Amino acid sequence: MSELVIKAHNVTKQFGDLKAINNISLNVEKGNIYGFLGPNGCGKSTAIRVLTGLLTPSTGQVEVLGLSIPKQADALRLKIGYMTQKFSLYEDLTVAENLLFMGQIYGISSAQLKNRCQEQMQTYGLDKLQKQIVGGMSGGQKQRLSLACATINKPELLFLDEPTSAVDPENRRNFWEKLFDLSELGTTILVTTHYMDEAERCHRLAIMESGVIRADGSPEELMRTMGVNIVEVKTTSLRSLKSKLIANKQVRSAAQLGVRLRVLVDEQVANPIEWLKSQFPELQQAELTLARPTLEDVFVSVTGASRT
Ligand SMILES: Nc1ncnc2c1ncn2[C@@H]1O[C@H](COP(=O)(O)OP(=O)(O)OP(=O)(O)O)[C@@H](O)[C@H]1O
Repeated sequence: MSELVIKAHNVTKQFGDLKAINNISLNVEKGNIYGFLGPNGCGKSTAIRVLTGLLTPSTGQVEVLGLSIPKQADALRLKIGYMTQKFSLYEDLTVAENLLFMGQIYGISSAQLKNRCQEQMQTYGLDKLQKQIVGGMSGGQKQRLSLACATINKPELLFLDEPTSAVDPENRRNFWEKLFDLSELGTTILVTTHYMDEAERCHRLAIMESGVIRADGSPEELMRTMGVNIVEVKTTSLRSLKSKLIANKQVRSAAQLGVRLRVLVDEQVANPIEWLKSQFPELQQAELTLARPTLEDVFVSVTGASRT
């Protein structure tokens, strides 16, 4: 197995009675982009804060870049980058000043820092904006600057907490191109998201719900092993049909997509199309086709989203 950059074993973080993360274990390989996928409040940010040593776990063991966390958190801080959910930029400073400031925090010498800032502005398309006050910049520009700040110290490991929630799809695509560049250079990245398309870009991901990791693997593995077949049903009266379908134990979920229902049927059912027609007579004349799985199907089949 390749080198593990993050090893977490049976980690729980409790706030009062709430287990924000509950007995989670994960291994992240060097150079991988590892995703935490899950809805608001499922514990993604708490997991990041524990892994970076900002929060002390209630129980469990954490080792990051060979350091025992939280004991060696101070040493870890110099080796990682962390882009928080709300861009932590200084809005009344310019682009160049933000980068300089971050570089100084990381202790980069002034002889090197000027060059490093220029390099980062070039890499992230900010060179024409270096004198621009951050407060007046667009969401996409702030996001690029946040990434430039988070990587000013050439971190071995980069934590990104919902980095693209404030930007449009084009900026999101460009942002991911930068992440793949970093990954190719050997940077390990842990990224949280609630977007399926973003999760699909990760080498490996953990699907989280209510503080628990419900499934983990590469997107392909997760889709291959989710234990359901997918049938798309095109017919009328989809709302009432959906209620009937999800009352059946073999149907894991039925989600409406325009004029179709996407039905996840337990893989124990040998011929799902024939089975659906036999169980639900109103489907005799309907159009039923087998469909390829998506990550969203995996998500609904492993979480409580399947019964809504
Ligand atoms: N410092 C804290 N004190 C008490 N409860 C907390 C604290 N931090 C987080 N929580 C709770 O823990 C749970 C998980 O929160 P967390 O922020 O980790 O989720 P998340 O998946 O990152 O969600 P979001 O995307 O909304 O940030 C939530 O119920 C939250 O209210």
